[in-house]
Amino acid sequence: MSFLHLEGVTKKFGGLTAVSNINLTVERGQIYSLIGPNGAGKTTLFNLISSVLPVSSGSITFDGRDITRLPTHAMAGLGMARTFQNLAVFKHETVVNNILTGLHSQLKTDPLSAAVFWGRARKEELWARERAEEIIDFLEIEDLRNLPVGTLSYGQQKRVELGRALAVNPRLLLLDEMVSGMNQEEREDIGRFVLDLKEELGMTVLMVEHDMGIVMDISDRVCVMHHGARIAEGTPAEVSENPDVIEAYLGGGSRAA
Ligand SMILES: Nc1ncnc2c1ncn2[C@@H]1O[C@H](COP(=O)(O)OP(=O)(O)OP(=O)(O)O)[C@@H](O)[C@H]1O
Repeated sequence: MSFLHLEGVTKKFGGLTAVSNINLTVERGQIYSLIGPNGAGKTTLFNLISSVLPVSSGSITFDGRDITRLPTHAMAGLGMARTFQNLAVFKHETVVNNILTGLHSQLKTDPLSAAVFWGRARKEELWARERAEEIIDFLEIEDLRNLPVGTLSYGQQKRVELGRALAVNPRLLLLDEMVSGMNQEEREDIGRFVLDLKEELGMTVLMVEHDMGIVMDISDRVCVMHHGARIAEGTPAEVSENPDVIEAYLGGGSRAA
């Protein structure tokens, strides 16, 4: 059974079809990239998968469950987390507090019962702090843990955002243009972390990415979109040699190299 499967997924905004009849299958443990020129429909497709937007038609299944019409807040409970094109961090809070906030959605004890069953609340808090430290170690941001996120470089802030997404211990991680705005070293670091997520933690990663170096280096499979439609799918080597893909990029004036 496929881990994530999209069947005929379509999204219309009035007269514009932003995503047109997309079929896509991501297997467990894969790094899967969605690429395509600007305006191809990649972010819209991401928003459909994570229920930020409702589909116009088609279906989405995740780990055997139909998630087509589930509300956004149900996604973390199912084991899905995502990052956004714009930074989703609390700039005045420290690194550790940002990651702890991501973790609190997983805790069972609400503030009222925490007052009554303080033993359980305390155990949960200790667990959350331990988990936050594991994530901080994994992302190699130990030195930054007590700094307000707003004082960090853009690349470091993106790493914290990734930490917040990892806090819910996702089985499927959606990364939306993680490396845009980063320098080469920061890009390579993120590429390495994503590969480690797959290889060390067995996580499945679906990413929208314009950086072809990263896409080609770490993806197991790539889906290419153009004008809302899927024009190619395959290994990085297969899609990069596909004449329709070459034409879409050369004719489309994309950001991709
Ligand atoms: N909320 C919306 N209302 C109307 N049109 C929208 C909306 N969101 C996206 N679109 C349109 O849908 C099309 C696909 O946009 P989308 O942002 O999904 O493309 P993309 O491939 O992610 O582009 P980019 O690489 O530039 O981020 C575009 O023509 C865009 O203008």
